[in-house]
Amino acid sequence: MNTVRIIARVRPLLNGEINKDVVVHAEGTTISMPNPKNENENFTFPFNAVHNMESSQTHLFAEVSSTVKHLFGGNDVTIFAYGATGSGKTYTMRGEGASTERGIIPRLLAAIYRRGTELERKTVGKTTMIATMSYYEIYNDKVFDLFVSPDKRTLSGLPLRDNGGKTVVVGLVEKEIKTAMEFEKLYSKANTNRSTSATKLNAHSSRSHAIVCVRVATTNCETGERRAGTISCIDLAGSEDNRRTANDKERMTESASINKSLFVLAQCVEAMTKKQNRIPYRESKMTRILSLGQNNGLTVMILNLAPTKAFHMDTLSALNFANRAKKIELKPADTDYILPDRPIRAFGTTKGNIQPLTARSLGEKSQGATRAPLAGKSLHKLTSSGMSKIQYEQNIDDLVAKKVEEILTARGLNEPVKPPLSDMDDIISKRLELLEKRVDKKADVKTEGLTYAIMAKQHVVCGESSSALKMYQLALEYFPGQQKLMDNIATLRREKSHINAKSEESVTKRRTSFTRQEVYVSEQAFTTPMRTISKKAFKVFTDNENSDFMDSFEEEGVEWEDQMDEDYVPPVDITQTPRTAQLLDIVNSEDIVQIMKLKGVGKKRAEAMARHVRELREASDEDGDFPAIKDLQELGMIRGISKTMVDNMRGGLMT
Ligand SMILES: Nc1ncnc2c1ncn2[C@@H]1O[C@H](COP(=O)(O)OP(=O)(O)OP(=O)(O)O)[C@@H](O)[C@H]1O
Repeated sequence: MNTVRIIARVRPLLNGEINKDVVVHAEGTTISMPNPKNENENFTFPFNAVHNMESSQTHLFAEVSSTVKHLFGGNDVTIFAYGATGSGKTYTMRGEGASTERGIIPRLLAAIYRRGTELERKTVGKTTMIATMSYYEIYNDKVFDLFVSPDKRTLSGLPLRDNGGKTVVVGLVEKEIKTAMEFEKLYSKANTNRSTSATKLNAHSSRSHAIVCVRVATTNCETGERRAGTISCIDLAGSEDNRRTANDKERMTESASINKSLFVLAQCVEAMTKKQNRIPYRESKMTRILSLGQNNGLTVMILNLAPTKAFHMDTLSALNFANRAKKIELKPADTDYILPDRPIRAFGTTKGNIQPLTARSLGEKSQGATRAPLAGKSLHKLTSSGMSKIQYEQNIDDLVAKKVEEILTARGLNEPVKPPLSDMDDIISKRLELLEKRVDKKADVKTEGLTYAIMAKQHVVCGESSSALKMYQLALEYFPGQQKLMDNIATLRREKSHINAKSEESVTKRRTSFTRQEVYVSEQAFTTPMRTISKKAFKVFTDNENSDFMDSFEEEGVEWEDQMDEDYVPPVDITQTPRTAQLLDIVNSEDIVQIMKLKGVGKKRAEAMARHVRELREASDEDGDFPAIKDLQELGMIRGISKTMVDNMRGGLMT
């Protein structure tokens, strides 16, 4: 039976941390730590391997290097780093500057190229290898391509799709990489696009889950044998207690999203270990992508641990999570792959007073520890700027508790544990599950098709006609023979040949001639789950002449959320460049700090603009985040903002 292989790693002390505060100890293949509430009681957690503070990047890599063989056998590998913020996940996966400090990901890539070259040499050039790479992050539950710089991203992120049981991200850039050196360059450039910020616990905290996927395909031109496997390396964002991180509003939202996805992950692990029929994968993008226990292949989890008292509760929570995760049974993987049973070298330290936990007490502690951040008790008395400590704590507790409640309510997980099912109940429940899946699948298919159509329109709005064409073609697969889709494809094809004759730039200009509202609505339509798209939004976005386009979707069985507002008139067209759109987005954000970053804008002017936007929103009955200021002219009409200032603000932005 395959299980998730878990390797625990304790990071060394950092500047400002002292030996006396160390509470996490590594010995042989176990981690031990005192109970935070009763220091005389010690918890121990056995794992497949344990690396103590002295363990180098080279030694850690030796634990996972053999996965490359598995990959070349045409199998999938998932390696993910889990742990509290500041526990060393990014250091472990990516590493730092010097070559001795390179992490698992660059080392794996070097090993892949070595093996590829070796294979070529051994087969006298008859076997060739092609490696392609994609790299993306999940930030606030949205997927962004890290090969695309933040200013060129689609705000709504990329959609996910189920493909033969695997979750794939639609529209990701995939780059072929010919050498390990080429990989390093691409990888470090893409890393600059990752969302990181300083929090109190980590100066360079990763605020997103980052996923590197490398697909390795080998072909033997003599025998015709082909093999392809994908290795996914995931640096999860760290779980954190906002009361300790003293996060600001933006960090708190990120954090709630990180905590939510990690909470869902914990729920998935719990459901899997209890062998429940329903695993809540779909509750977050990260869990859908990670699909723990669903992939055929190997899964290795690196459990990163910070050694000191300051992380005590987070560490216990991570240990309990890992302790559950190791019980997950995976689908069978390639049998010729054997992982080392022991760590490559013992890095343990000795610490007395170790009492093994009973299964029962561990279960109880696990639950308590996993939910500790939600319990609402402050462990560390920190205040945040602008809010009283109590308010601050209450806010984040409410936010997280609300999210958790939503998940629990949605999935009915907060119901009391049911008694074991009888055989008959079991059959009925399986049939219900099957039925539900079928219904879901049907809805999903339409949803997916419609997503492509909407993405296509969005690409049109952004002037990306080739991508638009591709998306319309994908949509057509879901709605074969759909006249409107076919017309759009024909138009774009004609345009494409036109582009070849004229310059790309002129076409881009022409295609960006859409209203801000259209751009906004297309974003909204795209981010909203398809079954709840408002008819009005869709109508605006597809423009008035296209109502037949909408009707045709209705014929396909798509249901609209609300009644269409026939009187709705979209605002007049304006030509908007990306720079103008960026400026308006900043002003419409009402975020004074961001507005003050605009050229020539001081605090007073920033406040005036934010106030104006707020007042406009209050006066209208539109959604809260509807773009209040729709063009430069409107911006120039705000009191105290001259036309020259508008030009300056706009001119100071990077395109
Ligand atoms: N094994 C190690 N050896 C030396 N330094 C380490 C090690 N692990 C972590 N560090 C250092 O600890 C700090 C925090 O590590 P890192 O940024 O990797 O944490 P993280 O878990 O990725 O945090 P977050 O979730 O906030 O992104 C960094 O300064 C890093 O250099």
